[in-house]
Amino acid sequence: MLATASSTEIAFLMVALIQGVFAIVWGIGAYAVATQRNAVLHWVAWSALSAFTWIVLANQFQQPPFIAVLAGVIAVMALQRGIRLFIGEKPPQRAHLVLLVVELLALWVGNAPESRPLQAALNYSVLSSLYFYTAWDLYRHARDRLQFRLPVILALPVLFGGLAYGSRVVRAIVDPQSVLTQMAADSSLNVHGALIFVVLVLSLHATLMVLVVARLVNELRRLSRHDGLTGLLNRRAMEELLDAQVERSRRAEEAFAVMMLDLDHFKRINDQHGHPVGDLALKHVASLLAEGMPTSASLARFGGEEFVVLLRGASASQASQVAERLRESLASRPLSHQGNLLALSVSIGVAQWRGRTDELAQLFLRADGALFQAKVQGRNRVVLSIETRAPQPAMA
Ligand SMILES: Nc1nc2c(ncn2[C@@H]2O[C@H](COP(=O)(O)OP(=O)(O)OP(=O)(O)O)[C@@H](O)[C@H]2O)c(=O)[nH]1
Repeated sequence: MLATASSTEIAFLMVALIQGVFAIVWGIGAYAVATQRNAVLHWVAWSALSAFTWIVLANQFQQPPFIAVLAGVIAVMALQRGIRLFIGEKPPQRAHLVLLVVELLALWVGNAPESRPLQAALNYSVLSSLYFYTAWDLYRHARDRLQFRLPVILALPVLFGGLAYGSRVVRAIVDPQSVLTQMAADSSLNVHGALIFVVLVLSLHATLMVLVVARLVNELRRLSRHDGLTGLLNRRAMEELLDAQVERSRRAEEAFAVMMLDLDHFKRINDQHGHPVGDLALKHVASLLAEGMPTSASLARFGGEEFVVLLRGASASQASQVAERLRESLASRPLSHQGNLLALSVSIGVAQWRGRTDELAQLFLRADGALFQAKVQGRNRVVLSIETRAPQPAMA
């Protein structure tokens, strides 16, 4: 059959084959990756509908049937809906409805020779609008959520699709005769169009894969920086923040302080009520601490029942005030469990960065020493490191 096929038929069937293969690939992906299944199923629909369109067009490009043209448009809508769902946004229902109406108008205009250029112009306008709109979605996502240095990169293939169809709209308007003759024939316009589409769909699938990989990388990064029980930053993330803060403070002489918080007699909660209740208490404490945290501060679960707070720009007395507020908040809001109120309290050691010559390890030793003093003095209290209170080198 292929031996007798025209160049246009072969080119169109090639696009259909690629889209068919990717429909299967995304179908397998949808079942392999349980999350985002709905979004990925939209990409299956896009690939499958697009494959269907190109198979029908390969056989009837002289008089493209209504159903194939419509399927082509719905395919691109499915692509955009899938992308929107994947990035956690609502699909653009109203815009799609408007574009569908324009597409139906194109079909109503009909493909008789005198109306074919107008129909083509309307059809290509719908397709190019969909591609431009999707490019904008991808650009925003790359810029705001993925924080790509060059966000336009992610949108390039779709932008290219918008431009390719946009140029066809212009052509249908300024040179309707060529549309009429070339689209209906085994022409270079059709073959080039199909080849461009091969590049377009391959780069579109690559774009979708970048989206999937970027999400997995972000998720892994998030998991590696957060504590599984409380959702707070973990020790590693806090150490990174502190290292960066020391660098900034050495460079810009920015003040900062750290707080070490340790729950009092936490072992008793575990012993008396069981480990699961101990876990609930840790979550309760984490949410109270997070609630009372100034916006410029970072909070981490450092290990076990110990938490660390980095207070940027805070003086020793400001840090002590924040610590006192947190202590009070915890002491006054016990954990409610099965009708019982479990009292919780925390001891807090505070130490301030003493300027350029200070070391993080020393700062931690001071905060730990202050925490130890808080425990020794009877718990449920805040102690400011003695060295912090001693005369300090000048600080901005
Ligand atoms: N439920 C639960 N308990 C934990 C977790 N991590 C550490 N612990 C418990 O925290 C308790 C800490 O006990 P200790 O270090 O003796 O301290 P404490 O009882 O709080 O006494 P002080 O710190 O001296 O006031 C131990 O019983 C640990 O098993 C956790 O993730 N979940």
